[in-house]
Amino acid sequence: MPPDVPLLEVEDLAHDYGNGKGMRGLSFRLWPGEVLGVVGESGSGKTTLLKALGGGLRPDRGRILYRQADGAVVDLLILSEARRRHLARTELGFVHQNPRDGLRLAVTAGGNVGERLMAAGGRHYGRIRTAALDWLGRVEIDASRIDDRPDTFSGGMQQRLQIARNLVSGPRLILMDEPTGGLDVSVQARLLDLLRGLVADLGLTVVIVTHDLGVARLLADRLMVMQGGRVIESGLTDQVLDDPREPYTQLLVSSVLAA
Ligand SMILES: Nc1ncnc2c1ncn2[C@@H]1O[C@H](COP(=O)(O)OP(=O)(O)OP(=O)(O)O)[C@@H](O)[C@H]1O
Repeated sequence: MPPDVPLLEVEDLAHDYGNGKGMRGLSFRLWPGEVLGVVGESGSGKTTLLKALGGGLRPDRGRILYRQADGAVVDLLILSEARRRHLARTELGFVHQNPRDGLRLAVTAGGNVGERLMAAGGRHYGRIRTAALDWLGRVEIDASRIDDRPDTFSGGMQQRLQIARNLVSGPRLILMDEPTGGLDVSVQARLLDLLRGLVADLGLTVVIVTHDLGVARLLADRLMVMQGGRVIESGLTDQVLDDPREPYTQLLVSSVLAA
């Protein structure tokens, strides 16, 4: 049974880039421990939604109600910039498709992970390094690489490091933008396996944008299907993928099956 209060409640979110494109009428709830997949073809508005949730875009209208760790519910869209940044540091995670957008390439792997803990208030060097080592292990990066810079890592390793950097501080909400995109198929499979384990072990609450229905099937409890900036279908993942109601979703599913 889900807890009675959602972690996130999005109401009638809309944004127009000035060319009639963007997103509109988006409303949904996200419960603690739930993974929500957002799927749809390129240009359907997935990234626009994720940017609005992550603070990278201020939408024209709507509300994003977020229940903070202290229980208070705040509208992220009217929060002061300072409070929003504090929340982003302490409670939110954002995994970018390109790990280079989420890592500091001039800082060591251990530094990338430790920095996030310091930003969340950690001060004890020994404990921070121990936590960084622990997290490198969890994302299958050898401890001997702790003092190496991520630009010496493969794409898959960089992505695993970005995940460690995000999860080390125990964020309450994690936003992921095509986390397995841009990687070789075998590397994708390993990363997906790792993500699935972390989601299950830690009970993470995630909004994941992907155009890969295989990723959605494996990770998401619920799916929202977007087309032309709107949600056209939503429901439990198996329900949506095995018995799609909308012709567009049927096409999306059958094009994957045919591929
Ligand atoms: N900065 C912008 N200025 C103008 N139009 C934009 C801008 N960013 C996105 N759009 C348009 O808004 C619509 C939604 O884009 P969005 O990037 O959210 O889609 P998406 O589903 O994430 O696509 P993709 O899978 O390719 O990332 C698209 O038609 C896109 O061309």
